Amino acid sequence: MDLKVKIYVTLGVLSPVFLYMGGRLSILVVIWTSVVLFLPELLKPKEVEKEQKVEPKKKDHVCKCGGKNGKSEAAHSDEGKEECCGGKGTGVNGKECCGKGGKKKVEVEPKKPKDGCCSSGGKKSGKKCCGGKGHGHGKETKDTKEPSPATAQEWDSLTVDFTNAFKPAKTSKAKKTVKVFGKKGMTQISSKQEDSNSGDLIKSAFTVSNDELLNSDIYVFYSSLQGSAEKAAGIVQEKLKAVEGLKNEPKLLNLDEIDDTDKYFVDVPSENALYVLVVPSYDVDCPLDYFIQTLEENFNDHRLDRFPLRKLVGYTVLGLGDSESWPDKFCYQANKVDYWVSHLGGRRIFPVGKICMKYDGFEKVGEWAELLGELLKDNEPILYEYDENVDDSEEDGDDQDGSDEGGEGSDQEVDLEDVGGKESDSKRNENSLEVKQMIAKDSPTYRNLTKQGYRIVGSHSGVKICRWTKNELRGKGSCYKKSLFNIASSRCMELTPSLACSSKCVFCWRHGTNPVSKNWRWETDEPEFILENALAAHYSMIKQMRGVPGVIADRFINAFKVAHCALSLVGEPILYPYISKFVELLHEKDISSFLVCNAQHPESLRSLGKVTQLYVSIDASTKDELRKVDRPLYKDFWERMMECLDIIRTTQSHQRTVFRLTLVKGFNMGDISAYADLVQRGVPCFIEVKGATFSGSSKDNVNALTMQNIPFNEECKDFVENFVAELKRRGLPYDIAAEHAHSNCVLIADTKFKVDGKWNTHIDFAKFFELLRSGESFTHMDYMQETPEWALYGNGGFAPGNVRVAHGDRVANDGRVDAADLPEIPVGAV
Ligand SMILES: Cc1cc2nc3c(=O)[nH]c(=O)nc-3n(C[C@H](O)[C@H](O)[C@H](O)COP(=O)(O)O)c2cc1C
Ligand code: SF4
Repeated sequence: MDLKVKIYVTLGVLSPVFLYMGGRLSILVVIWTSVVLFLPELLKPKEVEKEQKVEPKKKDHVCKCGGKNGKSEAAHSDEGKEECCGGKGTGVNGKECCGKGGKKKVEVEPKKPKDGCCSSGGKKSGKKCCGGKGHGHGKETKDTKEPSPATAQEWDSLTVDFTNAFKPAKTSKAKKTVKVFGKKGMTQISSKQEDSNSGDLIKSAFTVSNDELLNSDIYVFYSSLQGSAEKAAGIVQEKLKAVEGLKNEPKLLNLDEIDDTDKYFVDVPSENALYVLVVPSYDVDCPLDYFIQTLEENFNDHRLDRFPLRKLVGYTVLGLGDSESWPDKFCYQANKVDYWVSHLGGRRIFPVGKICMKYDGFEKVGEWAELLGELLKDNEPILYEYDENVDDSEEDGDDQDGSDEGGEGSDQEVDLEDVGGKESDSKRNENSLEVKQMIAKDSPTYRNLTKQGYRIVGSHSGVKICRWTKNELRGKGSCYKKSLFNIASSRCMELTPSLACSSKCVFCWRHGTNPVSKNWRWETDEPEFILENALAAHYSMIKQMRGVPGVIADRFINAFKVAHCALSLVGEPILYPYISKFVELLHEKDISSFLVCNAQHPESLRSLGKVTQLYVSIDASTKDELRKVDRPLYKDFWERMMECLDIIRTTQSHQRTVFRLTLVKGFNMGDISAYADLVQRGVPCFIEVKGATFSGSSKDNVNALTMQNIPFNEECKDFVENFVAELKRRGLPYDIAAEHAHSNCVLIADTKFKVDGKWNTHIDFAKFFELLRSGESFTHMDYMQETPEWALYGNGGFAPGNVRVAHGDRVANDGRVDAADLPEIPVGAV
């Protein structure tokens, strides 16, 4: 009975007695009654509370988890079923979850940990996880002890932070600082930051140090119907075993026979696991379908960590197929595996290999595995993502016309006298004949250039991967020199041996970061040193591409054999005193040379040795226009240019010469007749006419162009047609030959390159080297090759073997080319 009721009843019964007895006796009676009746009640309340709390236990368990939360079906009473989500909740919020996703909290929930279940529906939560099936793993499953309060708390925290629960225990290794490559370059991120930003990091990439890759536990998985994938996986295993320094022997595993794929693709077998997946493709039902489906399901399973495979050191996929019989579906399942593994957080450390097994398949497998082995030893960072629109939207990769600028009025302008220090210092140095470095390692110029993605070689040379090189590696298009001259963009190295220039062209996008100078006056690196280090730098940048989605393995492998060198990039290559020797060294390595000069250094031009193709930038047709466009340092710039044209017509007439015209509206498109005068003077083999590319504006480049200066495609074509008409009118033998419409670029050629009615603007590179080695003199007429149909004027010039990618709203709808759009050739490209 309730205490209050007892008091009222007692007082009611005793009140007549008090009235009758009165005085002290009644007080004694009250005390005695209180002791006997109420004291036990006053001592009871805790028990009452406890009894009340336990009340819901009568319902036993309110979850309808189908026995999957660790209880048998029989243990669930019907009562409380309405409290259950039917196993469809997320399980992420432990307090709300009933074990298979119940949405409502009930008091009995904390009891689950005693079954060792994570209750979150996850398949793993450390050792105590039941795999979402209601029972713990291994020994833990048999643990029937009541949970201690601490255990319940631990369970709670696991379910609240689902992702963290799956993270491997921190080791000292995890504390290492990692280099992170995002769209905006590289930053150092500590493991602490990595933890807090793990979501961001998944889409980034990080350096896997030499040690880490060689210390990895390599698992070579394969799936095979007819045995070739099995054999190929064995080859891969053997090749990797032979890799010097590899700590653990690679293991071979048949995907079709693995009982529990979750062991490898939800969980990972070890902290340093690295996966190589060798997979064939079948357009008919095959065991691989199930594996791919499992990956996809894991990705879509909200109960699982979204990125379980980020725990891998890395992965790569080797596809086997038959490109002849299944051209459209060649290795399509390898692509799918790659897609899902990367979506599950895997970091691709090597491009997807795709090998047609019809001819010499196993040999190619061996080559692929050897290269993979080489790269395991490599300490180069791995780019996980590459966005061509962001990466170098200002630069557009290609070689510049040798012109450079300091951005007049720019803070960062580095002029002749500024190089290596303040003007006064420099003058002092001049007097004391001290020779300085053009770009010292600790200079702001060095920092600026490296920030822009240049690799500085020695103290005055630089390399940078052109965006066309990257895009051809990914099958997304080749540069216009592929269409016009047969260059392979993915095998092209863009280099300058002189980062300094003697002009400050308005359309150069160096934004004031480079030195300008009339003459060479710096410490000079040997040509051998430059070439060796430039190639090393180029290859290291290529290697970074191995993790980028879509990189084509064949092209990637071939990119390590540079075939062309575009000598320009930025600066004036011909300023370098040993330019001829440098070109010779290139040729010795079967690397063709495309040299651009700015027509300001006649002496160097005259003494220049053989190059594969020699460009002269013609940035304007009149003296006044040239002054405005190039802002040359030399006062006699016009005379210098005229002298250069004479040299092109005479001393250097054996070379394949090209005039490069970059059309800038409002600057240099007016006087077609004056251009014809220049052609008449120089008589080049080719005239390359290209609309300027919009490179964005910059506070540092006071004369940066606007879209108003960028000619429409039709305007360029009109210009070219009028220009050719004028040349013909003068009896000069030129006509329009080829084009790369995408780059707004048209090639006019001397008609001597039209043989039997067919244009021969392409270069036969093998022939060029053969002639060079013969020691005989030869001319541009001796190594030409027929222009393919697709590259001829009117056919667009988009190289086959690439897939054109549209970038929606970034494409100018008026036909003009914006550098922020698809990969584009910059102004003054070779
Ligand atoms: C019925 C059948 C269908 C195939 N479908 C494809 C396909 O769609 N794409 C592809 O690239 N190769 C295809 N192939 C070629 C196989 O992928 C290739 O022969 C591979 O090496 C087989 O590997 P395995 O011997 O390990 O099973 C197919 C082969 C067969 C017999
Ligand atoms: S030729 Fe120029 S644009 Fe083409 S790939 Fe080489 S550097 Fe890039």
